[in-house]
Amino acid sequence: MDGELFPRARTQPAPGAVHMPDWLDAEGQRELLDACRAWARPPAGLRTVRTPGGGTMTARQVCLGLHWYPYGYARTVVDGDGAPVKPFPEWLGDLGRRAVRDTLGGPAPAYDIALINFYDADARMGMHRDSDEKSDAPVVSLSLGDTCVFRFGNTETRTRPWTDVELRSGDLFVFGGPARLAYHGVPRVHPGTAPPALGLAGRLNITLRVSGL
Ligand SMILES: O=C(O)CCC(=O)C(=O)O
Ligand SMILES: [Fe+2]
Repeated sequence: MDGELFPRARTQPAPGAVHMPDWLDAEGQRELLDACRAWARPPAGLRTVRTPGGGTMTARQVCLGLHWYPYGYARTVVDGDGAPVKPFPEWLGDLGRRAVRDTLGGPAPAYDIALINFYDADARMGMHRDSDEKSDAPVVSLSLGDTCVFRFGNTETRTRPWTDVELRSGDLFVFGGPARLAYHGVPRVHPGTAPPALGLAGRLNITLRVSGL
């Protein structure tokens, strides 16, 4: 990033989990942001997710390919406007495969689901596992806009040990293999830290998954 004395290094917070800083360049970030803006529009656009306990998630969400709701997948927005979920574009699958090739390697996954989360300054995501899929293909996570603290834990409990990783605009995080079902969450977003040229206030996270459904 501008002003950094040394480039941030690639790290492996756990076996099977890789953080690759600055994976998307400025143009790649802008293209992905433009796509997110289109996906966020109704029908089947950005929505507030209600949990079965009566709460709401603070990060708002839009899905592609299959619609995720707590806790399963559907072809329509069953907990929203009822519209068919937007299609998962082929180019996004290509991006996911490139991400896996550049991090973990191994077989090229056939990504068919994206969850796009939008975080304003007060949004968070509690510790959880991505466990509604029937595939052990790696999850690919891309970040745009504001920097956040991404907490990557263990497969056994929501609690420590965990590693806090700073995810900035353009960063890639991939978790597969022994880390595929690790608990993770976003305890904090740092408002006003997005690259000014991107023109996004807040944070977007795009996660790609294979449904196996
Ligand atoms: O926003 C993030 O970085 C994580 C999102 C996430 O864990 C999810 O959508 O399941
Ligand atoms: Fe997740």
